[in-house]
Amino acid sequence: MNVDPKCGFCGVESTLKCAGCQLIYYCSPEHQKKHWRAKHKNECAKPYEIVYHSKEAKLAKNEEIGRFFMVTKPIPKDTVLFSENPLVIGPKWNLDEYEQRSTIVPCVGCFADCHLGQFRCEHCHWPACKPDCPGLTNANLHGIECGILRFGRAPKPTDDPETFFDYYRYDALLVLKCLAIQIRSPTQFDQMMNLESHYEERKKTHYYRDTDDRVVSYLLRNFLDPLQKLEKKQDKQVLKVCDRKALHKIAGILEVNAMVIPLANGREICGLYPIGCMLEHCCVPNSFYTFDCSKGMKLTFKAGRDIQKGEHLTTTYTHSLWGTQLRRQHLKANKCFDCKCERCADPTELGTFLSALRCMGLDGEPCGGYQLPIDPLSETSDWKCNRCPVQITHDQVNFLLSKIGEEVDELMGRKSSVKEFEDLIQKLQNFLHPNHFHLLTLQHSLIQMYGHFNGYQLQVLSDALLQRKLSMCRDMMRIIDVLDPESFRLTLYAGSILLEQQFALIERNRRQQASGAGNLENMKRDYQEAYGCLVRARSMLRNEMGTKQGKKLLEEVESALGRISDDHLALIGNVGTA
Ligand SMILES: C[S@@+](CC[C@H](N)C(=O)[O-])C[C@H]1O[C@@H](n2cnc3c(N)ncnc32)[C@H](O)[C@@H]1O
Repeated sequence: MNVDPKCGFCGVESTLKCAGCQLIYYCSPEHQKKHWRAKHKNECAKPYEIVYHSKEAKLAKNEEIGRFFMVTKPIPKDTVLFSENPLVIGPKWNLDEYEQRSTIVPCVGCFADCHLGQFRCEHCHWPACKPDCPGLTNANLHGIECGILRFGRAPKPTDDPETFFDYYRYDALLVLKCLAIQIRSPTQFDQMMNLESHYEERKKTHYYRDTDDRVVSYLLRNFLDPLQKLEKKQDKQVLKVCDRKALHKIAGILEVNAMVIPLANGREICGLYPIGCMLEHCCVPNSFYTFDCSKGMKLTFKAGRDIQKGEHLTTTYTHSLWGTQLRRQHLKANKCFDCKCERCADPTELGTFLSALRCMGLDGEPCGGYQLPIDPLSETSDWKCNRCPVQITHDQVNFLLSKIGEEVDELMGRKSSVKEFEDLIQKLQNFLHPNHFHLLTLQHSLIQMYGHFNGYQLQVLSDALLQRKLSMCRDMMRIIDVLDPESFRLTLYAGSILLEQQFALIERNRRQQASGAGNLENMKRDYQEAYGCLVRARSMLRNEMGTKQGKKLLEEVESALGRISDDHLALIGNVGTA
């Protein structure tokens, strides 16, 4: 895109940009102010607009998409699209069974870890990190729901811990907070209730039945029925909307729209962002977001690449490194739509072969080709080889993948040895394309074991294993470069690969130097590559959301950069300084 880097007011070369449209440059804040008053306030418009497909249009055209953002003028990469504060934040609402029975829970005031049965809010008796946590009295945090939670009969600290798990259902808290928004602001409540819930579709699923028991009935029985009884007695109404259907609708709204916010303490919470949730899903999105935990969980969306007029703004609702079948199933089950994006529609997933299976050939003699879905947009498509005439059924593919998935999960779910990882990778390579996502999962663990595990420390790793570590890192980065080129979805994943790639390169060079057999050109190339890995990892991690793992990884990357000594920098010559 051609943007003139000259001050919009006086015409001199400038570097400051208008934060709104990111299109006009300024030499100084004074000239920006003057230009704003004289001209720019009328032309500085958002480079996108919301488009709404009405319910009727949706039905007529069988369109699932609803509202979305259409780009109205070219947007350069890294442009801030918008920032917004959450309508509501709270503990993750879709907890698994293990999380439902954890004795370490988030403080209702500030989400810090606390122990069930230790400190409590003095009014509602829900767990807190300390009795005077400031969040307990903050109207935007615990203040929202505390008045309603007081209607419950909390267990005593000395009661059987089992009663704690049943009473303190953290997965119901966010639904209650959403319901309570109507007390603070009926307008915001209407805005929230206007978000997509897929209520009718959800009603037919087990999610609805599970929510009915675990969240809706629980909230009514413990807090809302007693509140309504009192309301009747006193002829007052605090909650105008408080029925079973509204609670289910809110649960649907959270499932479809809530965003997961990673906190610096390692915990994840959820938030509802009315503008942010309007972005459409795509498996190779053009935008990315970060949260600022120091500023009330403010969300900022940025353009991940140059975006052209006519494109939709997109983000990803699912996992970038899952295969198409898995991503589409996840989106269908949780967000009630069939993704038909460019990646989903391509059997090779943009040439990565992330879901491809090895073809076993005609008489059990592998032909060297790969099995790919005939129609990746059909849930029941059969698969065919890209080299020979062999086809396999959808059921056969599912059977194989579920068995492999179980084996991978079992290995990943316990403390497994390097040998066990190596063996499973070797076994699965007989069935899967080398880039298959199940193999990537195992290899991502293995590259972190080679060089760090007992008996496999970098200095004692055989040359062959060192080379294997390096090859796996490079192969994985090649896939990430296609599926998430700026690594804004896979930041930690890619950051850790780049760090390991650099370890392998530096160690290889150390060995070559020590043996005196190294070729200077090759060594120079290795250092350049290692240095490039670290610089890239540092820049992506600086954009990360400040999570515990992100911070730790960034520290490791910075210290590795520090270790690339002056000698090394001299060797790599023209790369420049950090
Ligand atoms: C977070 S909301 C996005 C806002 C929504 N379009 C609306 O009008 O409220 C997610 C929902 O939007 C629709 N959606 C988003 N991306 C889509 C896509 N790529 N294809 C079809 N529907 C999509 C689905 O109904 C999905 O459940």
